[in-house]
Amino acid sequence: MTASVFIDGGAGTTGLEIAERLAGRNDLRLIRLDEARRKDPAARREALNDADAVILCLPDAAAREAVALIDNPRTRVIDASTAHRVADGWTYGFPELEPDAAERVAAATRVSNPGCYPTGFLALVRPLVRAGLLDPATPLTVNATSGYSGGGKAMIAAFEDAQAPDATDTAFRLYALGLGHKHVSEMQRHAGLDRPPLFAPAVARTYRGMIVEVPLPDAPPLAEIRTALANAYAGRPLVRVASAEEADAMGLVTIERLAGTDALELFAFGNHGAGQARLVAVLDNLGKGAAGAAVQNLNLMLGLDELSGLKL
Ligand SMILES: NC(=O)C1=CN([C@@H]2O[C@H](COP(=O)(O)OP(=O)(O)OC[C@H]3O[C@@H](n4cnc5c(N)ncnc54)[C@H](OP(=O)(O)O)[C@@H]3O)[C@@H](O)[C@H]2O)C=CC1
Ligand SMILES: CC(=O)N[C@@H](CCC(=O)OP(=O)(O)O)C(=O)O
Repeated sequence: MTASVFIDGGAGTTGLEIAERLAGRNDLRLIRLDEARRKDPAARREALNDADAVILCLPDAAAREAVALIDNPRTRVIDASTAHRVADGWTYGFPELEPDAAERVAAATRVSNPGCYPTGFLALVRPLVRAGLLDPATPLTVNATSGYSGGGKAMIAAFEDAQAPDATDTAFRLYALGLGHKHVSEMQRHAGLDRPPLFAPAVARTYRGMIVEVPLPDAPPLAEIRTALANAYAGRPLVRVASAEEADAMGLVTIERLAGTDALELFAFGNHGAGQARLVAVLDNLGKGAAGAAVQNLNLMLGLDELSGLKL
């Protein structure tokens, strides 16, 4: 039987990216609302309850409202917003993060898609905590840069439209200077850390792409970090861990490296013997950071090929 899927918020940045990945698939049928009805609660209620699976690509408050509109036990939900990432009763939708995570996603009815920055941070840090290489009490810093599509339609307009209310011509800017970014609790919880990491995000004048860096001034041996990461993601095609030879030979990492893909690349850089390391994750904020992850979770939940529609 062909499963029906409704994307609530389908006219937004993430929603359109998901629809693009689902286009042409004959194992799924998309339920669509026209422009006049896409924000109408009655029309949304009907679509949310008709669908076998819904993907919420909405601001947090609207995502909570959408969940409340579902009044049948059958519809399965993937929420791309921040609303449910540390909420009881929700499964964290990062199939590669723990050995049993893909099975848990496949069995869940409520799945919360990870944030784009947490995807990079957790992919680097969680295997090291699990392997005992990183003490959960270690104070960590996360330096990260996103393409401006990470801020959705409003930020895209700010960077592309000189007439937009908050138009900017900057090349690069820091934000979340009060250290209260909404992704911090998610990073701490799913990495298994005793204290919140210090998160220092930035936006660059490029549409899509992301670099997440965790510097370790007092690091375990580089070889042990690389082995722990390689072991954690063995057999997981969307997450690639650079070999020692590849990482040691690299002189630059660019934000565009994985733009337009749904993959995630992990590097441990450092100076052998210095006792320091730079852990680096590269992804597309709209790929493995949002739409790619949502489609991967959808595939798992519907028992379909996990990689269907995804761009490696
Ligand atoms: N952009 C990214 O890289 C990432 C985004 N996310 C998350 O995904 C979610 C969507 O983000 P993004 O696509 O960037 O945001 P956008 O602002 O681009 O899109 C949001 C869409 O939701 C629509 N919307 C708002 N309120 C309602 C409502 N009550 N009913 C129906 N539709 C509504 C908006 O309508 P209108 O078009 O009229 O404004 C818009 O089309 C957010 O929670 C975001 O945090 C997660 C990871 C990465
Ligand atoms: C560049 C930019 O502004 N990015 C957004 C995060 C985008 C994202 O990942 O949204 P979620 O919170 O749903 O994960 C921000 O920092 O708020």
